Amino acid sequence: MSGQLNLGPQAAKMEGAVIYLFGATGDLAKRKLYPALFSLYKEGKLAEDFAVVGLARRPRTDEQFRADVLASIQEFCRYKPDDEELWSRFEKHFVYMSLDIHNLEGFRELVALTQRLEAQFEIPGNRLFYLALAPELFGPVSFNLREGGLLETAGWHRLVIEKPFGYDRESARELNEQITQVFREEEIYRIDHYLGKEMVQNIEVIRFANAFFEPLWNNKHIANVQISLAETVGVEDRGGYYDKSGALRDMAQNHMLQMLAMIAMEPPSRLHPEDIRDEKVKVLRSLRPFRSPEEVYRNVVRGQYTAGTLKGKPLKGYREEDSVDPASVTETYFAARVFIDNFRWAGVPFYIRTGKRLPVKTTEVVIEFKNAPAGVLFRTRNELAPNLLVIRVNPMEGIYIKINAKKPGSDADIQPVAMEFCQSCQVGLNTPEAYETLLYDAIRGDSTYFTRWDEVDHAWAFVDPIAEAWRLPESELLFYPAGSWGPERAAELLAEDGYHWWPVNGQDEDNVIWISNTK
Ligand SMILES: NC(=O)C1=CN([C@@H]2O[C@H](COP(=O)(O)OP(=O)(O)OC[C@H]3O[C@@H](n4cnc5c(N)ncnc54)[C@H](OP(=O)(O)O)[C@@H]3O)[C@@H](O)[C@H]2O)C=CC1
Ligand SMILES: O=C1O[C@H](COP(=O)(O)O)[C@@H](O)[C@H](O)[C@H]1O
Repeated sequence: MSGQLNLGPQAAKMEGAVIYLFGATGDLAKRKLYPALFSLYKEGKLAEDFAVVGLARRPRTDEQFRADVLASIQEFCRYKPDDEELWSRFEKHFVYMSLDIHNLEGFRELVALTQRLEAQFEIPGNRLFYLALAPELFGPVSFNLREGGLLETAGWHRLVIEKPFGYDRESARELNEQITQVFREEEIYRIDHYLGKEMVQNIEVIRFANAFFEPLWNNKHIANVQISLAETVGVEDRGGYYDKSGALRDMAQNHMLQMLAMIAMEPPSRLHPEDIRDEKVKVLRSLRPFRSPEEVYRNVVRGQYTAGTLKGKPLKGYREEDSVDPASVTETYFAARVFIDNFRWAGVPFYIRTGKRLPVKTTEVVIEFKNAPAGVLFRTRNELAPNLLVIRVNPMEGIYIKINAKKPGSDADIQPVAMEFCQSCQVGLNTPEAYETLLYDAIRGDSTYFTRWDEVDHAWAFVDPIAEAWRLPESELLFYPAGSWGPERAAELLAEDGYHWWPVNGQDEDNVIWISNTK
């Protein structure tokens, strides 16, 4: 069943496996991975033939570990563990082993534990290694998995790794070189959790299952594309990591470019993982590179938040955040004008932006269509707004299209009308979490929504010149107050081309009539 679009219940059931969770005491495991496993179990997607081995250095008994897992599910899972019988069946699958990943002997002990679990839960030798660890540990873990004998098994083995995949192209290549000494590319599942989001996966369906979008999906009909990943949060307790990363590496190199690739790719000939990923990598390869620092300064905006207010609450500036250098020049805001040099997209600007401490939490894609010809028919008497297709990814999920229609009762006055399918209003905010979908896919061996090495490599090739230009003394860091929409320069980028950022988060101009399953 590998390679099918994840369309829900008809998807394949997974084979039993031992899931090794390296970083079992960490933040990601607690907030995302245990809740994802419980949701899969509750929905019957995980049967009884699985075991989870939590691995980290600090000591824990199995009982303590299960209590930690329960606490995490109570706090973060969309299902509550209130069915005692279900919970007691579920928790039996969890065991903990204290292991420093540099200790090879510990990996040999893990083989013995694995054999016991495989016999107990009738697991046919399949092994999934999930590395919720700092990236510098990916190589050493891979080597010790091999040296310790964990890969000598009759079933499959897969490696799931977290971002960031490297700091630049060179370090990403070194990292890849290390893990591919042990695992084949098809055994490596590189997580980009945006690809697990319901509406990001829906982009393919919207584009390729509707006859009226695809014929318009090109530079003849589309004026520009806008991708916004806005966050209200600051760096929270991740200042140490973020200050070395910044918005470019944390969000743009991965999530933003992946979304852009999904919007821009050619229709794959089949819905197989490699066909889809082949098309995405062609887009990444066609991104017009910034060839000089001046090109970067003309097309890219680099911002950092200062103290401000959000919903009346005072907020500190980035440089005052915990574990952040008080003189930091790390960007918390990134915007760019990007071109894809292929026949379909020649001349169409893609405007992408992301930032922390913006006024709303939202991820949206706006496709702005070219306007009706000027000077004829209705444009002689009316200001016609361009048609829009808006894909709302997160946290509200849905799509809407904006068209022009006659104002009822008038001669030919025209008003914009937005027609919305609000998916969240239909099914609530209870769609599967991205991690749930991706864990399920990894266990089933469906790599469609994981990033292949060549995608990562090309994304770094695009990002590296930006980071290099920003290291030069003439590079300007712009400041914006927390709670604002970022530096003014981001609006100018679009204004230079005669466009503006469309309002996101369902906020819109007053004159728009909404037809929606909410409003
Ligand atoms: N947290 C998040 O929201 C996100 C995280 N990520 C990525 O996921 C990965 C994990 O992040 P996160 O959970 O936040 O990190 P944490 O710092 O919270 O957790 C790190 C984990 O690694 C374990 N660990 C550290 N060193 C060793 C070692 N030598 N041997 C064995 N275990 C070790 C720690 O346990 P112990 O100290 O007990 O050994 C802990 O369980 C990172 O790559 C991060 O970039 C990606 C996206 C989002
Ligand atoms: O990968 C990351 O994503 C989150 C935003 O994810 P979302 O699903 O909440 O939109 C971001 O806050 C974090 O800095 C970054 O590492």
